[in-house]
Amino acid sequence: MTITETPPPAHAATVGAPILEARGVTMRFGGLTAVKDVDMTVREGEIVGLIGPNGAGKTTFFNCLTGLYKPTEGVVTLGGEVLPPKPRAVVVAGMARTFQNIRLFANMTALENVMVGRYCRTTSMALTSILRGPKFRREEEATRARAQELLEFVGLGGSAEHLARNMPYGDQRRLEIARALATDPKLILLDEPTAGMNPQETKQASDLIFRIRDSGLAVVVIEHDMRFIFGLCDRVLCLVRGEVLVEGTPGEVQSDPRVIEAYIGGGDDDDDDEDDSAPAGSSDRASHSTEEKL
Ligand SMILES: Nc1ncnc2c1ncn2[C@@H]1O[C@H](COP(=O)(O)OP(=O)(O)OP(=O)(O)O)[C@@H](O)[C@H]1O
Repeated sequence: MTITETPPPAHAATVGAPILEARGVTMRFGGLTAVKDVDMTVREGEIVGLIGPNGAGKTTFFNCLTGLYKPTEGVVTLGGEVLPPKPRAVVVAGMARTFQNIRLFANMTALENVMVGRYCRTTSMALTSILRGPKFRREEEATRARAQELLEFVGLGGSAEHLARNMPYGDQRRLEIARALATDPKLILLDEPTAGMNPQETKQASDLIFRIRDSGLAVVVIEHDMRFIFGLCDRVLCLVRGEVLVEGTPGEVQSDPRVIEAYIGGGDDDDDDEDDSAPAGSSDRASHSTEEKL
């Protein structure tokens, strides 16, 4: 285990008011309680980590926050407003996310993928778009320019015309982040942003997340790579069997014997069949089991 050897994180200069508040979030699937009474507050300018063994409920919790699931119980607010459990409404309210298994439009270019993210902020109506009138053309031009700017921000400025499906795996992950940023979020949720990445790509991902935070966004990150998470986050929550086991600074969490025990004991899912031989560009590299990184 390397979790005691992480460098101190570059903390936010200022952590502001609460932006996201989840209270008593519970998600049951039949007899299984995947998330149980979870509270989480994320403040402006903060990077918060969500860790926990396989099957702990991290992605289910993200799905509850982003409207993919309607929580069985609990409430989620963004900027003080209660979020309806509808993904589009959540994006419009200012929360964007990426997925554990990359979900790009494979046959579209990188630029087009980012432009799609931007459309939730454009106002051209269907008829204007069909007629391609001046308002549509102006908006389309602005959307294209913003998309290019975001590609440059994530380090993909030279890949605008590349088809998403032909891009290297690490670039696809960065492209997903650019598409999420195109929605102009106040908060971004990243589900295993370094899964399947090599150490150099992981370092680049960490630098990118700091730059996202420095641009004024709050960030919540799910990760299995402890070195990455403890070097990145201001605060970390450890979920085990759907419940918050420990919450604290990286120093507090990484030295808590309950966290170490939770990982050594394993989660609900003993699936440790990570396939290191998975080809570059395969979403299968976003494997669940990354215990060797602990
Ligand atoms: N749609 C669903 N229907 C039924 N059970 C589900 C569903 N989604 C998740 N689960 C179960 O809920 C539990 C939590 O799963 P979840 O994927 O949220 O865990 P996780 O912490 O994200 O795991 P990992 O780190 O492996 O991605 C697991 O037991 C899982 O099998």
